[in-house]
Amino acid sequence: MSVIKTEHLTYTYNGGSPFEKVAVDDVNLEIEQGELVGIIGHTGSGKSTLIQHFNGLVKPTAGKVYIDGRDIWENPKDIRRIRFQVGLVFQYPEYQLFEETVYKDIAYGPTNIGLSKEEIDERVREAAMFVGLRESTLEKSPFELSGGQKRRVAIAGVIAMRPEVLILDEPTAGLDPKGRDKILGQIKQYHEAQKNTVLIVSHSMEDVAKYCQKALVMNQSKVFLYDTIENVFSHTEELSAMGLAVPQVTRIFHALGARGVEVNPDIFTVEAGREELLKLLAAHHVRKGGAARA
Ligand SMILES: Nc1ncnc2c1ncn2[C@@H]1O[C@H](COP(=O)(O)OP(=O)(O)OP(=O)(O)O)[C@@H](O)[C@H]1O
Repeated sequence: MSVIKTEHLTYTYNGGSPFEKVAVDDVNLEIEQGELVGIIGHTGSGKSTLIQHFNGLVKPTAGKVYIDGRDIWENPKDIRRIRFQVGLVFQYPEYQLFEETVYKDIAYGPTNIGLSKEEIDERVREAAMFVGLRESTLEKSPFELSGGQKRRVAIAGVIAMRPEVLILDEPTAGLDPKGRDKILGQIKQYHEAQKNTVLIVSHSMEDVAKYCQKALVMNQSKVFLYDTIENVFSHTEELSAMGLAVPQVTRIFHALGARGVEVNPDIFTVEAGREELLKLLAAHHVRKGGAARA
């Protein structure tokens, strides 16, 4: 059974006014439990509005959202439960840190739902571990930390609620490449350890290719594609037309294929590209060696 399902999901901002804007338009989607999905699309394509429906933060103008098969708006009293089940990390979540210590910030949610001290402690340490924060960081003030560390504290605060689905809205925005890789690497490890569903909104096709199993492409408020990375990136031209360039390495391998070089054109990461080139060189070497012996 799919963990997230939508039927004709539609959301309109400022309906009935001159500023009316359909931000999510008739979206029908099924996301299976345990997937790691990258959500991509140019600015204003509806990514943030879409994901805010998955934990009931936004109520559809029309259509349905199901979590674990249940229509989340059937009984509005259930919405509180849905917010725990589906954890949402906003853009720049570090602006919401406010406690004196990192420990207290991560403990904020678990404390609010009335868990025991021991349970809170276990969750704080587990969440800190998932985002790669050292024990010694827990007693620091969040304001002493680097931008990347602060962001990881904020993400840990959501992980500490042990959500069944974790959704992150551009978790790497504004970070340098090192900070970006660290965060995405930790999220991937968390996903592998917990085997739960993780959705990451991203502007980077490279990052989605490197870290995710599937990609959901939004275009003009609609889902253009939801498929494996391989299948999504095979639509190179359509993606380029909507301003979404497939990773450079993929373009190089497609161009090599088009020039008759026998390579796998479905290469999405630099690491896979390196492997493929080494294979090509080895094959070339064997052919040359064979020819010399003959
Ligand atoms: N509060 C709002 N009031 C009116 N229109 C809004 C509001 N929030 C978003 N929109 C509009 O809805 C559309 C979708 O916005 P949304 O933020 O969901 O897109 P996005 O793909 O997440 O964009 P970005 O990549 O810039 O975060 C855009 O045209 C946006 O201008």
